[in-house]
Amino acid sequence: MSKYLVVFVRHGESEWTHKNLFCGWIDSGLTDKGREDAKQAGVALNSENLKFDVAYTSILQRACDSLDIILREIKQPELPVIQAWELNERHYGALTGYNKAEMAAKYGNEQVQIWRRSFDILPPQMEKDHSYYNEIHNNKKFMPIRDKIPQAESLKTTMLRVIPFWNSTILPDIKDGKRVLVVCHGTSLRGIVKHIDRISDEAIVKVNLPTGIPFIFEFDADFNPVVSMKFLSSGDTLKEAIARAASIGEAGTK
Ligand SMILES: O=C(O)[C@H](O)COP(=O)(O)O
Repeated sequence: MSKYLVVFVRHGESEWTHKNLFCGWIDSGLTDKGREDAKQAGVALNSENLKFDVAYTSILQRACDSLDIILREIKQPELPVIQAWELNERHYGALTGYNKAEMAAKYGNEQVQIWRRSFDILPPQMEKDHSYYNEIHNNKKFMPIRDKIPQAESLKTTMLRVIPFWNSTILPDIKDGKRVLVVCHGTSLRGIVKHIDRISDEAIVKVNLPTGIPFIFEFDADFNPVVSMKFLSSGDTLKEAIARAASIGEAGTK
């Protein structure tokens, strides 16, 4: 029987996702579609009458803004919110700012999918002369964690910051019986899902999380998952959203 519940949402479409650029730690805002994605996530939560005691998000704008929109839609704008850098998107290293389809044309689809989805292969590192180095390193939000800004992250190294935060901070809230909402990013969420469901390093390669569609985990008293990744959407809408998240997209837009 279910005793605990947590709901996850990947933020809505960002400006950089729309342009099909590797984004990572660039603090891209939401597009109009991204704001609508977040609103629809709230509508889906309302349809299940889900209310929360606390919400977690990253320190990146696209996740914080998605959470704000969701909280307004579910009429909980005053909900306590914890913003944590540990929930940030993976740092995409030297790939940051490059168009995914153009990189696929140059290096091949297979190589780009290895960079995007492999468990432990790091993208090339972002060095100081990279055109987006200063934008990331001068972002005031990152000042308190300046010495922790990575040069590149794989899913494996992203999990080295996400999972300790999950275990030390989010999980105790869930175990206290709080209803927890987590709004963050494709890779930080894939890390949490991999951890909870003990998905193998090989199988996680195929897991793609759609933007703006809430998904639920329920746990029994011993904290074994009894409901895993139950999406609040179904059929073609869900399939299309997952296919979009998996796709390398086209040069220009995704
Ligand atoms: O950082 C990014 O570019 C996106 O948030 C995730 O992109 P991906 O699906 O290519 O990992």
